[in-house]
Amino acid sequence: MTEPVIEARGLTRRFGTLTAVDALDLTVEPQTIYGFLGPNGCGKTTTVRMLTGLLTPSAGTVTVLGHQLPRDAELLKRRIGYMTQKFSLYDDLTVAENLRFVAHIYGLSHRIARQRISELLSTYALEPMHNRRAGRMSGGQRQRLALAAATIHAPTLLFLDEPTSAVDPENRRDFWERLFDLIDAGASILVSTHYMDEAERCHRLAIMESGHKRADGSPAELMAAMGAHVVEVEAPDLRALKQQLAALPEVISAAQLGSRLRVLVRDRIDDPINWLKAQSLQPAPTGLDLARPSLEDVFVTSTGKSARQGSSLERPSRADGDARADADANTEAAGTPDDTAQHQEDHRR
Ligand SMILES: Nc1ncnc2c1ncn2[C@@H]1O[C@H](COP(=O)(O)OP(=O)(O)OP(=O)(O)O)[C@@H](O)[C@H]1O
Repeated sequence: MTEPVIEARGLTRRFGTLTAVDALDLTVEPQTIYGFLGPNGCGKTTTVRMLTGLLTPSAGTVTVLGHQLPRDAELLKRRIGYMTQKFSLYDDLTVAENLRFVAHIYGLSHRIARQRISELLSTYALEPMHNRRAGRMSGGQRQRLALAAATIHAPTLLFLDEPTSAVDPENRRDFWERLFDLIDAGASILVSTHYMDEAERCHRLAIMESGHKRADGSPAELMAAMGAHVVEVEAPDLRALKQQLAALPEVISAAQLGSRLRVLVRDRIDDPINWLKAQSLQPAPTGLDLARPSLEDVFVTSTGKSARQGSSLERPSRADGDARADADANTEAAGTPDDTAQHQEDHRR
């Protein structure tokens, strides 16, 4: 069996009294994209910095590409690529100059550097602008240049920290196509994000909250093991209905989506439609339909109050619900953590 490219056990980082990452277990298999999903401050960057050897853990063990960290951090550096949250190239240098500079840092010979730069300019559609200063490029172009730079030394493992926070959905989609090209070519990728649509594209993902891993699995597994039914409710006065629903202990969240409420009902209720009908809601719903879970629903059920009441999502999940989740491959309408924060806020009200 092939060894995991990343294996972390009990990975912990404290900053004074704050535990930014708490006893994290993580396994990333080769040629997969592993997502790290969570809101600002949940510990994504701290984890990535420990996994790249840039930050020493307070506790725990980490092996990356067979190198034990932090001991072998220097050896690891040339085998990984790291694209940080901020655009880390030089605005005053041209596209080609930036790539030459990075090639030099990685110690590539002139011949290899020339060859790689020419390949990367073509792969990332940067040829027509190779003489343009990076500071004058669009968000999507800069992102492509940053990816080209992070892969100039053909790393086996790539770390991407919120790589598309500054690009529009079309460029984000294009960027992800390129990530799958890298996977096809043999690379493995760990990507941190707070976008649900990005997380849904990952082979496997962890949902993080306040330094803790709340869930781990493929998007389909997580959706199948969610522990809640999703019911879409139509009614004349959704705001009034929402408050009544949120007060029921069996309701995890009720969030308005246009002219419907998306209601998460704990799966200890066998028949959520009839159960909702029996709640004497005012006004009475005019429509009640079961819906497929989305990753955002998983996020809501595995974080916040719901998680503290016990989530099953950290355990390997059943395969029997895969069909239910697999059928929902459309990620374009997925929300952001701002939306999920709204979900949770909705629930508290
Ligand atoms: N060097 C540091 N010194 C003190 N506290 C830190 C340091 N680095 C991170 N933290 C704290 O650790 C917590 C986790 O931060 P981290 O940057 O890992 O989160 P994140 O999930 O990457 O957030 P974001 O999406 O905003 O980048 C935060 O509370 C942050 O303030």
